[in-house]
Amino acid sequence: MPSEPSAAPGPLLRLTIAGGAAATAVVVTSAALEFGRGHWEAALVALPLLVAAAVGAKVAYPRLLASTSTAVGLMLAAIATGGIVGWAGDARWAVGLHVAAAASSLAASLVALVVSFRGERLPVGPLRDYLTLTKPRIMTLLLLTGAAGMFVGAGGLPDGWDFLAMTTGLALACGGASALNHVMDADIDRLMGERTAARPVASGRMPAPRALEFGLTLTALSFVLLASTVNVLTALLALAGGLFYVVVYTGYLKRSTDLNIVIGGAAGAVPPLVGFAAATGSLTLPALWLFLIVFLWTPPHFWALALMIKEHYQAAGVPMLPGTRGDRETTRQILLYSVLLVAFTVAVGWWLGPLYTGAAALLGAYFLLLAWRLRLDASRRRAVVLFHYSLGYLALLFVAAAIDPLLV
Ligand code: HEM
Ligand SMILES: CC(C)=CCC/C(C)=C/CC/C(C)=C/COP(=O)(O)OP(=O)(O)O
Repeated sequence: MPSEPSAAPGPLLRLTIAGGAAATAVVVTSAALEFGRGHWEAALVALPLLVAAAVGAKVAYPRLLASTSTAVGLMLAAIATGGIVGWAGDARWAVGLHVAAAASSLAASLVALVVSFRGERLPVGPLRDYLTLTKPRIMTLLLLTGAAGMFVGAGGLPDGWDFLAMTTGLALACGGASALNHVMDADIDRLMGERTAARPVASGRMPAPRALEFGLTLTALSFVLLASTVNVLTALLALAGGLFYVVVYTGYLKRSTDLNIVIGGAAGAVPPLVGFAAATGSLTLPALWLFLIVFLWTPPHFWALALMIKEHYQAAGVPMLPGTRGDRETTRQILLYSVLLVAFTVAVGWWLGPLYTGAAALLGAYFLLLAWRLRLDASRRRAVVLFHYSLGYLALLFVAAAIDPLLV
């Protein structure tokens, strides 16, 4: 992370620390009054904000590391001793430890807030670049699959407020993860041609710490919003999807194996689980089917594109199938995954309904035709057609799954 040791955190990280300190103050004052529901909810708000600040400090602002990590450690201690309070039947010693931990966490977070105002200010960067960091076009399809997951979970129209909260929380999680991906991939994005070299961090327009703070803040806000207004399972799933994309796919798989997108594709398949859990508070078979549909769809979706920009990945030393195994093998694998995808989507029609099954068969037949044509002739034109069709295919298939319970 190219950060000057003397640089000050940006306004977003400062706000995150201030939010964490404010929520910790609520934890402490509500403890002084009574141990009610608001007390635990405030802790659920404080913890993700403090963790985001500590991660930001670890990566970019060493000066903030001691205070933020102390605040996190003490908040965890307060949560653990809170459990002991319940177990020990409100014994005075346990209550004392619990309150002391929460109050010390508040003190540490206030110290962090003061320290966050010290140092040289880096530029903030244009607003449009922040939007670019969230990969908005990809996010649209991720949100659509999440929304469909919620309709399937609800067996029809979900509650309007829950739907709004779920889509906002999921958008924050996807946008935050994508921003962190921009930070971690800046070195290779610079080498991969126009599509990626002009990105805010890769091009040098935006200082990496600004994008890091943005990604961490969105991720923490997503957890806070989903946990406090939807349910904790939904918040954990969105967090897990984002972490998998950032830590496992971006941080490790992408640069180390040509199975990167097969395994990493699991991250992009999490949104339907988020939507389903938001509607039901649990995960059952239909949620797993939706997850697996996106999982099987990802390889043909991405490899069709990778065939067109193979040289870009090779220039950056990123092992993608067309570069490591050649175009012939890639088209073979695309066809193989397409057959699996279409067979699977039709097979799960038993759970997802007749309208959905009809759509899966019709849309799938054309998917297979395009994959077969690409197999016969691995031309750029045929790869472009399959790539674009893959986007419309997934969108329509998930719309069909969402409206099936409404119409049939
Ligand atoms: C590991 C999994 C995936 C990889 C490696 C991947 C890769 C890519 C790449 C490199 C692009 C071109 C983006 C650009 O123009 O800059 C793209 C486009 C796109 N992807 Fe994926 N993708 C994956 C999974 C997904 C998932 C799960 C979704 C949504 C459900 C998705 C939705 C889209 C959309 C909507 C576009 C078109 C964006 C545009 O028009 O610019 N992708 N994908
Ligand atoms: C629930 C939740 C938050 C899940 C995370 C979902 C998520 C952000 C998936 C992203 C999939 C994607 C854009 C891959 C692009 O790969 P790449 O980054 O290699 O593409 P690039 O070459 O364009 O950088």
